[in-house]
Amino acid sequence: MGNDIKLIDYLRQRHSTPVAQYREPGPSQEELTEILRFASRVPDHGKIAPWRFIVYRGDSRVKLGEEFLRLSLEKTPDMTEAAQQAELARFSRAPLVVAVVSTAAPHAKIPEWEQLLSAGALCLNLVMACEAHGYVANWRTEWITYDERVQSALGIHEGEKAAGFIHIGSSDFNTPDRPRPDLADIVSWVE
Ligand SMILES: Cc1cc2nc3c(=O)[nH]c(=O)nc-3n(C[C@H](O)[C@H](O)[C@H](O)COP(=O)(O)O)c2cc1C
Repeated sequence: MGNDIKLIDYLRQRHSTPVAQYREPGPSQEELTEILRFASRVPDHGKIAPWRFIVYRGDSRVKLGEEFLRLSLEKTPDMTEAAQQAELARFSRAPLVVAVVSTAAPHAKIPEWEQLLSAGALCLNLVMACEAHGYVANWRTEWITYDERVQSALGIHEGEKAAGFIHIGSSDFNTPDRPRPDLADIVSWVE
């Protein structure tokens, strides 16, 4: 697959497609390798690559859904059927999920703030690399980013944090745009 849209046209209307609209296929192994390689070409002060990827595909997404449900039921035993189904489907509603994991740590020269910013840039670059290959992608964090109990099942080590779980798939959905900030509210012109 591919997308021949010119960069300037893409940027003019760039928007995400919500995960609820995703279907198969996701990228092939070859495409995903290229997507991850392109995505990792991201600004990174000090060239320390303070991030890594975890790819969740196949049955691992279903098994993680079972773990999300188990942990959710621990906290909220009276979950509705719909809420339980949402936990089971959390990682299998898209063909593929890729975690961008920040490995930011104290460094002699590079502030941790800048390492975190680089992980955020990596998330958006990954979204755009997917779209350049003709797929859709959505940057999500959700409760699983902030609950200590689920980190080890996700493969996230102590001291690391998910900057995003990028959901990837195909879609024909025509996503309506959301309101965008008025430039007058966000730009200060300094002469
Ligand atoms: C760090 C971060 C985390 C997000 N987590 C969620 C989330 O958990 N659930 C959600 O519905 N949207 C989440 N979003 C928003 C989605 O990415 C949303 O689809 C997107 O911002 C839509 O804007 P766009 O069309 O400009 O891409 C998150 C965005 C960011 C930057």
